[in-house]
Formats: sequence, C-alpha cells, structure tokens
Amino acid sequence: MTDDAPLLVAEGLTRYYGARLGCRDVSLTLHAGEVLAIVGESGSGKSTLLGLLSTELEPSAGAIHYRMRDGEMRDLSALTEGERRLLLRTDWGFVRQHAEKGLRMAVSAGGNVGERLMAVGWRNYAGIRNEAIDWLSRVEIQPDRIDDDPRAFSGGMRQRLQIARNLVTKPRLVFMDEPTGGLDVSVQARLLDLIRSLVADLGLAVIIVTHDLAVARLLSHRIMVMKEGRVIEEGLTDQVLDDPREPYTQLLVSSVLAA
Ligand SMILES: Nc1ncnc2c1ncn2[C@@H]1O[C@H](COP(=O)(O)OP(=O)(O)OP(=O)(O)O)[C@@H](O)[C@H]1O
Repeated sequence: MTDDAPLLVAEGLTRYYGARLGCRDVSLTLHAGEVLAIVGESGSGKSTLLGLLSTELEPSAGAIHYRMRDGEMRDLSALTEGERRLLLRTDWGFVRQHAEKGLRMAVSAGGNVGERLMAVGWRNYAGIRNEAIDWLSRVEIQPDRIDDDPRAFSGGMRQRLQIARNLVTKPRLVFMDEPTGGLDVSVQARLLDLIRSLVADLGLAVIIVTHDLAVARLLSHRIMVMKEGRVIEEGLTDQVLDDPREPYTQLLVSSVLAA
C-alpha cells in the first residue's frame, strides 16, 4: 500500500431516522493530511454524516473503509467493539462544539490530556505530566493551570483544552463539529488560527462540519455542500466558494457576503 492510498473511503452512506431522511447516498474519499469541510444550512444532514463517518451512528445503507496504521483497509462496520474504541481513543480525535461533551469536566486539565496518553500505553507519571504541560502550552494554556478543572476555564480555553486532549495522541484523522461555534468573534479568530497551524504542523486529516463558510475557507482544501441530506456540490474550497455552480451554493455564499 503506498502513501497515495486513501485514508478513508465512504460509499453510498445513507441514514434514516424512522421515515425522516438524515442523509442519503454520500460518497467521499479522504487522503492523509487533507481537510474536508462539510457545509450546508441547519438540518441539511451535516451532523448525521459526521456521526456516520465517526461510527457514532449506524448507516441504514453504505460502507466506510479506513486505512489502519498497519496499512490495511478495513470495513469499519466489521471492527470489533474493542478495535473501534481503540481507533476512537488513539488514531482519531473528535472536537465537539460543546467542549463539555468532549472533556471530562471534573478532571484536571492535565488529567484530560494525560488520560488519552494512558490509553495509548503511557505509564510514567512524570512523562505524562511533562507531555501534558507541553500540549497545554501548544494550545496557549498557562502551565500553572494544569491542576484546574475545565469548569474554571473560559469557553475559548475549554475548546483549546479539548483540542490538546484530542491531538496529544497524534491522531491521523480528526472530526470537528462546529469547533468555533458559539464563541465570541475575537475568540473564534484566535482559535481558528490555532487549529489551522496545528493541523498543518501535524499533517492531520480533518473532516469539519461548519455552517460558517469563512471557517471552511480558512481551514479546508475541499468542500462538500449539503442540502436536504444530499451532497449537491463539491470540489476545491476556493473554486466552489469563488465560483459556485449550484444556485443553492450561490445563495449560501452570497448570504455570507451580505452578513
Ligand atoms: N436523532 C434524530 N431523530 C430524528 N431525526 C433526526 C435526528 N437527528 C437528525 N434528524 C433529522 O435529520 C435531518 C438532518 O439533521 P442533521 O442534524 O444531520 O443536520 P445538520 O446539517 O447537522 O443541522 P444543524 O446544523 O442544525 O446541526 C434533519 O431533518 C433532522 O431533523
């Protein structure tokens, strides 16, 4: 298997909630180090698709194959529960909009980061603490806050801690669901900058859901536009946003310009 082999291939992903369509017949290929944005208005199926890709939701139809660290392409639906959990704890990250869903709020900042290291086999307390301090400083959290729990942190700090917790194991793929949503504009800008430089430094593959096209433009190489559960347009981010083909995408783009 060469490095050109895709990291993740999804085919025909479909999910119904009873009779209601979540998303339908979505196919995509993601390579290592590639950032894909999924955009669309509220209810268009973005979170459903992210849930399917991250195996949190079971598809009604379709399949996802993922290239494991040993190079083997595996059908994610055929993983054992143990293998799936290991993937989630080590090779993948998931940065959620609400940091309290991605952090352990009653555990110290250092513990939140250290816990993931322990999941990949780190045992030496001093080593774990040093690595946690290093990661806190990478996400611009003062080392003297290491023993505070995230309840004592601002929204932006919580989000930066969530990022450190997710990236400390050097995952190859990170899912992000509106990672800057709900924060003040100035906090958002700083966080986006941080995400952008970490993603580039670590060569991460990212699948990011956002309704904010400015976020997609800043972070992503490729973009998929969803409407009513389907992908209606996709391509290189700059091309799609500068010259949208679909009237719906044109509307999305122009409402941002008018904002
Ligand atoms: N748990 C659920 N039960 C029933 N229907 C659901 C459920 N979750 C999502 N849906 C439906 O699936 C469709 C897609 O929703 P989804 O949350 O994936 O969209 P979204 O683009 O992420 O929206 P938002 O930006 O508001 O989060 C919507 O019609 C929604 O009502």
